[in-house]
This record gives sequence, structure tokens and C-alpha cells, in this order.
Amino acid sequence: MALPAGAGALLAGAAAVALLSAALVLYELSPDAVLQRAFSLHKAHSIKDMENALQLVRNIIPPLTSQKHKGQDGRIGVVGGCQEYTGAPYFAAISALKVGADLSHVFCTREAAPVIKSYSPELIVHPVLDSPSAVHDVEEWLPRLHALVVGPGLGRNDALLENVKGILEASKARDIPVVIDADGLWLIARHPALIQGYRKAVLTPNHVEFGRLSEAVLRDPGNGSDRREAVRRLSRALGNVTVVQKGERDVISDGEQVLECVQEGSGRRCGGQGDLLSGALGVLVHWALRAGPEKTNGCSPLLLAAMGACSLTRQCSRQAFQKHGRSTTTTDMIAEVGPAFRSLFEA
Ligand SMILES: NC(=O)C1=CN([C@@H]2O[C@H](COP(=O)(O)OP(=O)(O)OC[C@H]3O[C@@H](n4cnc5c(N)ncnc54)[C@H](O)[C@@H]3O)[C@@H](O)[C@H]2O)[C@@H](O)CC1
Ligand SMILES: Nc1ncnc2c1ncn2[C@@H]1O[C@H](COP(=O)(O)OP(=O)(O)OP(=O)(O)O)[C@@H](O)[C@H]1O
Ligand SMILES: [Mg+2]
Repeated sequence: MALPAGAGALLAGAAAVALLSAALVLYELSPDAVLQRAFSLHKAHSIKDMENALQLVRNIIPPLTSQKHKGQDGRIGVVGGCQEYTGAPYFAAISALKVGADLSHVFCTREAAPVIKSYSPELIVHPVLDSPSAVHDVEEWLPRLHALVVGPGLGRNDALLENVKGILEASKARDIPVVIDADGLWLIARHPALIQGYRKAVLTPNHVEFGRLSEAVLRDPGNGSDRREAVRRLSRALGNVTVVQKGERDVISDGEQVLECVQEGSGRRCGGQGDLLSGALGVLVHWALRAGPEKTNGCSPLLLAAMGACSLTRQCSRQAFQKHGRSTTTTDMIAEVGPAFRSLFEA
């Protein structure tokens, strides 16, 4: 497998440099043309790595058989949803179901719960997050959950964040995988120790969230030109938690390998697309960890899950945009999860 990028990528990089130098000498290419070619080569490598990773993602998808019971393919919890934000936890939780989880729970504040319930009868909604017994209430459910997605629509209320700290500690103690997004990342920027060295965590920052985390952890916003190195450094500084920096390309690293998702998406940047990604990732993390090393061919399960979720989100965006153009919203993308999943992973 070409994936473990280390030695292969180094050799390929050295070969590319040698080739380009030779081209420069032989054909008297301008430095601009050389840079252009180097960029194309780099892009070709990213696409190859992405395709190899997607091949492995196909291996971790559980078959749908008549022997299964409800819950086996994923019981996912989303921690988020407050007075201001009810859409984000809904998008994450419904995306988890649409990707293939069997049950999707939302742990939100009391007043957000009836709103989220009214969006969908398919979600199980717990109005506990602002209760004094929040940590205990969520803890009771943890043994029945395969993964937690922490942060979509959580808000930044100190009392809520304090409860989420307790929930994260309890999840780590039970070895439950966690995807941390949105305001969950705000919490991590203030208390990086919460997640330090937890190998079952994936952080999914957007551009602004990445800068905030980098500043907090490395005293550097990490906004230079080398995004791959910035993501790898942040992951390493956090003790090799997996980091997914979303953007024009999604850059994914576990501090060792770096992958880029360059799946074609769309130019539409409506809110909620990151929530779809985090919900999808919750399920894929569970599937990838359960699949075992023979299915993942020794590659990091969390890297594969991240590549799967990023590709899926971007493919949903592309398909929804083909139908709705500028009026595309996240709801339109969620309607594409089934067809996008089939075309990427089951074709
Ligand atoms: N319908 C909903 O309920 C939604 C709620 N959301 C929630 O809103 C809360 C705040 O999330 P934000 O993402 O706004 O976080 P931040 O408040 O950290 O984002 C700050 C700002 O950065 C800007 N930004 C994003 N990407 C940028 C880029 N590449 N370059 C420059 N500026 C950029 C955004 O416009 C945003 O206003 C979270 O709880 C989140 O989950 C969002 O998920 C969107 C949908
Ligand atoms: N410039 C871009 N070009 C193509 N795709 C992008 C671009 N920026 C982000 N995306 C894609 O959009 C999805 C969401 O990323 P985004 O940065 O919008 O997250 P977010 O800000 O957390 O979203 P949300 O509004 O849900 O909080 C990801 O799949 C990412 O790949
Ligand atoms: Mg977001």
C-alpha cells in the first residue's frame, strides 16, 4: 500500500526534485514553469494518497445483513444545542443516521430540546446539558454509545462548558472515541490538557478554529503557507490526536502522516457543512476502530475515518450544488448523503 507516506513520499519528493532540476537544465524551463510542475506533481500525489485511503474506507463499511441487531452499526451521541443554536446539533445527529448509524442521540440544553425534537422524530433528544446533574446524566448513557461528537451548537456559556469538561473526562475514562468540533474546540483551546494524548480524539477545526487552537497550543496561529506542516505540528503538540483542518483542501494528520482531501466540492459556503462532516465522522470513527488492522491495512483508523467524512461532505456539496446552485443549503446536502455515499464507497 502506498499510504504510509513517510519513506514513499520522501522518495517520490526527491525523485520529483531531481526530475524537475533535470528538466530545468535540459529544457531551460523558467522557475515559474518549474514551480507549476512541482505543484502539479504534489497535487497528483495528494490525489493518489486520497484514492488509496478511500479504497481502505470501503473496507471498513459494515455489510448490511439480516443477522444484525439495532444499534450494532452505531449509537452516536452529539453534545451540543443551546438557546442560539439548534440547527448545528440537528445537522450532526441526522447526518450520523443518514451515513448509517442505527441510533443518534443529542444531549442539549432544556430549552433547545423541544426545538431539535421538532425537526426530526428520528433523533433521541436529552434536555440535560444545563442541568446541575448534566455530567451524571450523560455518563449514564455513555456505556451505550460508540462515539461522541462534542461541540456543534454548544455555545460558549461557562457553566455549559464546565459540564462538557466533565463529559469529556468521563468519555476518556471509558475509552469512547470523540470528535470535537465548533465550540468544543473553543473549550479545547482554553484547556488543551483535556484532550492531550488521547488517541481516540479527532479535532475538526475550520480556518478560524485552527488559528485559535494553534495560538493556544503553539503560540503561533499556524497560518503560514505550509498547511500540511502546521496541521502535523498541532497534532504532534497535542500528543498525536488526529486533526482535520477544513478548507479549500482538508488537511488531515495524526502527527506522523499527513493526508489531503481534494475531493471536488462546490463554491457554496453556507453554514452547517462542518456539522454534517462531524456527524458523519462520528460514525466512521466507530466503524474504522471496530474494523481492525487487517481491514485498515495498518493505516491509522482515525485518518481513514477523517478522509471518508471529508470526501463524503464535499461530494454531498457537489451533488447538492448541481441541483440547487447558489440556493444550496445544508439541508440539501443532507438529502445527498445516501447517493453520495453510494457513489464514493459502494459503486
Ligand atoms: N444552524 C446552526 O445552528 C449553525 C450553528 N453553528 C454554530 O455556530 C457556533 C459558532 O461557529 P462558527 O463557525 O461561527 O465559529 P467562530 O465563531 O469561531 O467563527 C468565527 C467566524 O469566522 C468566520 N470564518 C469561517 N471560516 C473562515 C475563513 N476560512 N476565513 C475567514 N473567516 C472565516 C465565520 O464567518 C465566523 O463568523 C458553533 O456552535 C457552531 O456549531 C454553525 O455550525 C453553523 C450552523
Ligand atoms: N474553500 C473551500 N473550498 C471547498 N470546500 C471547502 C472550502 N472551505 C470549506 N470547505 C468544505 O466545507 C466543509 C465544511 O468546512 P467549513 O470550513 O465550512 O466548516 P465550518 O466553518 O466548521 O462549518 P459550519 O458552518 O458547519 O460550522 C468541509 O467539508 C470543507 O472541506
Ligand atoms: Mg463549524
